[in-house]
Amino acid sequence: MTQRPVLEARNLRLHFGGVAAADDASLSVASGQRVAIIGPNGAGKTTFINICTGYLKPQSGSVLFEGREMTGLAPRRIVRNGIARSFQLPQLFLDITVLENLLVALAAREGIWNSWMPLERHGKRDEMLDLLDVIGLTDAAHRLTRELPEGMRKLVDIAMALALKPRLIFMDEPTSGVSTQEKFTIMDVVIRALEQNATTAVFVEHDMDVVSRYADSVAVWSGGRISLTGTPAEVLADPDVRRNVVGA
Ligand SMILES: Nc1ncnc2c1ncn2[C@@H]1O[C@H](COP(=O)(O)OP(=O)(O)OP(=O)(O)O)[C@@H](O)[C@H]1O
Repeated sequence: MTQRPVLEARNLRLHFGGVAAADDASLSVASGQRVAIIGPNGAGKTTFINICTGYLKPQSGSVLFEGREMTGLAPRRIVRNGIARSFQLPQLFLDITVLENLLVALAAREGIWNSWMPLERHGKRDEMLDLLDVIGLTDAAHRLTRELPEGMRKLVDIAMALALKPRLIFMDEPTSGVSTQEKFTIMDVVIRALEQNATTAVFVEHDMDVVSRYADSVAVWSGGRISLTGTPAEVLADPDVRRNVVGA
């Protein structure tokens, strides 16, 4: 029996004036897969994530998660359904600690909007400290987020998404803005966390070494839609991809 995909994005369309940010974009993702989205600047990669996570509404098309319709739902409702995301530019509260950022994320998951303090008192703190341990940020737990270097902020942003216990996570350029060595460090701990919870992942990535090392499959974006899919080896051997994406 064929397993139903976790994510089915079908024929998504979103034009901004004459710009086709999504133009009949479709993608299916199987459970447990790690799918990399690659493509030149402006191809529509972030738009795709924004549509799937409720930050943008498509003009047509649909997003199904585990067979349920997500199209047009508000971001917080999509989170409650089991989809989380991280951002190209980390969306963190800089003047509180790393642990407190995670508690804020958790407050969102639990629907406690007025304060994260009750979570401190209800054992959630230990849950978040465990998560920080998995992603190697134990020593940073009580540091002010503002003081952290960019690579660690990226990890905190991803940890905030993981705190929501998603079954599917979208990560928009999880390794941008950091050194090559740091990229591997970030991805090693992220993949470990994903594997612990059997979380399916879709991530936008510009570094082809990261794609080759961590993706099960690759979707190439071009002009608001997918132009090619395959394994990293297949896709990165394609002459168009070598010319327009790798060499761009
Ligand atoms: N809210 C918006 N209003 C107008 N145009 C937009 C909006 N969001 C995206 N676009 C345009 O849609 C196109 C796709 O943008 P998008 O950010 O999805 O591309 P991308 O592949 O993620 O690019 P990059 O790799 O540079 O992040 C671009 O031409 C962009 O300028």
